[in-house]
Amino acid sequence: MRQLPVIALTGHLGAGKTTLLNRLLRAPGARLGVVVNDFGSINVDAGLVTGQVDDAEAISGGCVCCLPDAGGLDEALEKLARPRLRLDAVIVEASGVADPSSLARLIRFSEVKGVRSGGVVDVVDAGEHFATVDTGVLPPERYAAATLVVINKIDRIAEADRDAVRARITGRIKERNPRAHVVAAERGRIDPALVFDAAAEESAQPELPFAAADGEDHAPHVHADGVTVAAEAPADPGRLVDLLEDPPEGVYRLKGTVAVAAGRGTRRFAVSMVGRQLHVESHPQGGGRDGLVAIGMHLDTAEVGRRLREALSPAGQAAEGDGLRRLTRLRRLSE
Ligand SMILES: Nc1nc2c(ncn2[C@@H]2O[C@H](COP(=O)(O)OP(=O)(O)OP(=O)(O)O)[C@@H](O)[C@H]2O)c(=O)[nH]1
Repeated sequence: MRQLPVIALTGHLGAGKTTLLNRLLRAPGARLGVVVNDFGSINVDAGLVTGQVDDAEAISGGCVCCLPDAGGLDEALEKLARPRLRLDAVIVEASGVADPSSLARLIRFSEVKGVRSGGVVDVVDAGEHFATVDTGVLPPERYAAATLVVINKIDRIAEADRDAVRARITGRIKERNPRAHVVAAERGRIDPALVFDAAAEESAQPELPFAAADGEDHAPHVHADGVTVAAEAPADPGRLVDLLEDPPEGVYRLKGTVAVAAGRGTRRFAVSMVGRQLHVESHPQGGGRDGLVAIGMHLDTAEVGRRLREALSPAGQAAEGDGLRRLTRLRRLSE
């Protein structure tokens, strides 16, 4: 069964979490579940919220919402993980005062079957960053949990200073968390491909008139780069692990299914990496082509392609035993 990614959306009061959430909900064809602490206090665009999870039968696309009581996150995830909802992802919007690490832990160690952590997206206000982090209002430790940090409200910085401010904030984040992926944005305009896969086919029309009625500007975001490499034959598990343990520079997400040589036969695995969170599971044989997709901003696509091809190169005569042991160890760590 496909594991449903659960993404934590965190950020200080007013940084732009809800603005970003509304952007993601508008991604064509996306079927998102949203969990909010306190429905009354957030301002998800009314037109985007199609219903509470209990009347989800009526939902043909878009978003279903859920409100956990205090501490009821697992209960909410239990509801949203129901296969009949066919969700692409669940986003948990934390209140502005929530500690990102605690929320990340709640998701990571959730007992709910069929869900996995899909990363922590932390929204930072470009204009307020130094006034909050440097004055102790926000502890810089908060960055430790983030997989993707969005430096939002970049429009509030004079154009001439933007690059410098962005570099300073990025430096501060990386001091705490060298592997965090950092993007700058205005009004939460990031490429949804960084956050989740929408199941919609290219030609599918959104089933809800999301973009049509809201009257907002729809200036395009900067697109993320994606590099796809198909597997031609069972791969060497050791080379796959080498890639997973040391992904190419700038790659934020990496996913796919790969058959690897195992003794005289093959075994198939699904891999999914977000930031430094890695998830490896056994995958049934047959159905669909194997390969890997890497996603990130401003990727060196030639180099990323080379690394993916190297990881997928057909297994030779070399002993695969050690590689397979390393891969199954990663799978066990994901359980
Ligand atoms: N100038 C500017 N304003 C923004 C941007 N993003 C959001 N805002 C505004 O900032 C305010 C706060 O945005 P929200 O999305 O509600 O922030 P939040 O983090 O959800 O806020 P809380 O739920 O109160 O923690 C709103 O008035 C937004 O319109 C941006 O990129 N630039």
